[in-house]
Amino acid sequence: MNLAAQIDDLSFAHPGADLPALEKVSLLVPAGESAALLGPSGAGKTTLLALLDGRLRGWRGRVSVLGASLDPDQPPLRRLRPDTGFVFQEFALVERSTVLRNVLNGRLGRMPPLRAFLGSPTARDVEVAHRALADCGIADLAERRVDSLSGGQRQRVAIARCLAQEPRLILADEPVSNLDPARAGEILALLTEAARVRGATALFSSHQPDLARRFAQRIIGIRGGRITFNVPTSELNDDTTADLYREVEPMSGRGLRAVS
Ligand SMILES: Nc1ncnc2c1ncn2[C@@H]1O[C@H](COP(=O)(O)OP(=O)(O)OP(=O)(O)O)[C@@H](O)[C@H]1O
Repeated sequence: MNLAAQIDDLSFAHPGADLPALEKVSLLVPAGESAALLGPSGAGKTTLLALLDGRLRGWRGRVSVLGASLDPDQPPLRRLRPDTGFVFQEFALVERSTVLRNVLNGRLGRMPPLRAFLGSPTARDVEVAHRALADCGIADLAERRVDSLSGGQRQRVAIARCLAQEPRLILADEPVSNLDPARAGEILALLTEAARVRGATALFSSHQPDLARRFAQRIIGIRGGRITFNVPTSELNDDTTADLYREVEPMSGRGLRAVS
């Protein structure tokens, strides 16, 4: 099987935290699929996505992304970084800049360092950025400033910036958390279809199991820092999903106890 990510016996605690955010995680993410990461608040979704994005140090275990091993003590090599794109929950856009400029920022990792420093895109960079805008349905917003946009429009800009990077793996942290159900469906359709057309893998976290099931081919459950299931969407049953969100109450010592 061609894999976008392979994780073996991964554990990680945030600096200063008492408990690990991820514990003995082993996970295979097939390439070319859209997969949703479901789990209650604090389960470890953001931490897992940040780790796959190469932003965390000091973990234990083995992690490989798009065939290259990550080093727990070093950021990924510059030449490999653009292959993984990230859509942040809070968008992380430059508010006072235009939509097109923001989307062109997605090209920076693909430019030679001097060109990136000067912020001087090639004709191809501009062409790729315009295609990403068109694919996200916001070609008409190219010259608008980001601080004049709605939440749904910003989310499209954030996805367009990620697509302009031409990533082979798209990681998205709760990409529809700020949107009403109709808009949320549109954005997930957009994200998963853009990944499919490009032959890329998408892994997105979500608090909305029904939407995730509509748009992801694979559902991964995480709870208390541990993977509880990783199945094709067609094999996921309602009890498994309900179990993931069973209430938990703190035990006197370490860990959490499920409440039936
Ligand atoms: N910077 C940090 N420092 C210390 N602990 C952290 C930090 N970030 C997250 N944690 C802890 O790590 C655990 C996992 O958090 P994480 O944000 O990955 O969960 P999540 O599943 O994304 O939650 P949510 O759905 O609420 O966004 C939680 O116990 C959280 O409190």
